[in-house]
Amino acid sequence: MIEFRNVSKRFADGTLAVEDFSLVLPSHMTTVFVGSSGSGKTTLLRMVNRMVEPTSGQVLIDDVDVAELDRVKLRRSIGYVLQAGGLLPHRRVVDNIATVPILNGVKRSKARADALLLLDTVGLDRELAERYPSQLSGGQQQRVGVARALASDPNILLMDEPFGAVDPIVRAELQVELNRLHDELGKTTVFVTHDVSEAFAIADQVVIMRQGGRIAQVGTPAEILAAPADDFVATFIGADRDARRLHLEERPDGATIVVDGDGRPAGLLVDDPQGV
Ligand SMILES: Nc1ncnc2c1ncn2[C@@H]1O[C@H](COP(=O)(O)OP(=O)(O)OP(=O)(O)O)[C@@H](O)[C@H]1O
Repeated sequence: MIEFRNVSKRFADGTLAVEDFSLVLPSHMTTVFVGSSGSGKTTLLRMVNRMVEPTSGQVLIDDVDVAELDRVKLRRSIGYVLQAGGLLPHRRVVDNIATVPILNGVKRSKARADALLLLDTVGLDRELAERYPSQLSGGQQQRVGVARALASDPNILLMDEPFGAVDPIVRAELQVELNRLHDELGKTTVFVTHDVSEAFAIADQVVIMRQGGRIAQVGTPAEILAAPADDFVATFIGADRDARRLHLEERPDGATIVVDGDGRPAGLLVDDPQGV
């Protein structure tokens, strides 16, 4: 469980990025922060692994204040996936994935063997192991980024707009894949996105953010869609996709899909992964 307790962040130039933010992110769940640019999503995410230190308040992991933990060990114990993949361009895929385990003291041969297994886990062909990142597609690079984040078997996975740079079709595939991985591995996941339909497709808990790191609404996708807290939320979830209102529809196989105002599916709510 991750807990933000009355957290504020004022940067050195005076910008108040987050103000008195409190929230519990339950273990083994995916919590998605969604909101417009500058609403403090990345700042909050980076407080979990102490890449940003709060000005006041606490961030706790399983009731331990992260401020009391060794920063380097903490960072290596938490998976982190960035928009650009964050891969090291001069290292082969297999070495990118094996880097953190080797830093953590795992033998090189074992770390490389584990890296191949992780390629399987994220649905990539092992033949890609010897390539360099630039020799992969954007979607493949993101999968390697996820494999690398999983390499130290972290309990927590932080994902900052991880699918922002890939085209919509690949992005939808990666969302489905992430749901599968989540069902399989049960990591406590914190995910940042601008995209409401992406948030609804992958979240157990959605946090809609206003400017200044303030919460507009927290709830399951179904709760938020059924009862937006106010006009801001209603506009945000409707206006984000060309004013096409999102709503839920039950499919014949029992799964629930998010559908836009033109009747096009915008995402999937997965209760029963076998049913997908
Ligand atoms: N190092 C910094 N120094 C000063 N201000 C900062 C710094 N980092 C972020 N900010 C400011 O804090 C606010 C929140 O930024 P943050 O990156 O958390 O927002 P975000 O919701 O993740 O935005 P985006 O979706 O554009 O990534 C913004 O006003 C931003 O300009």
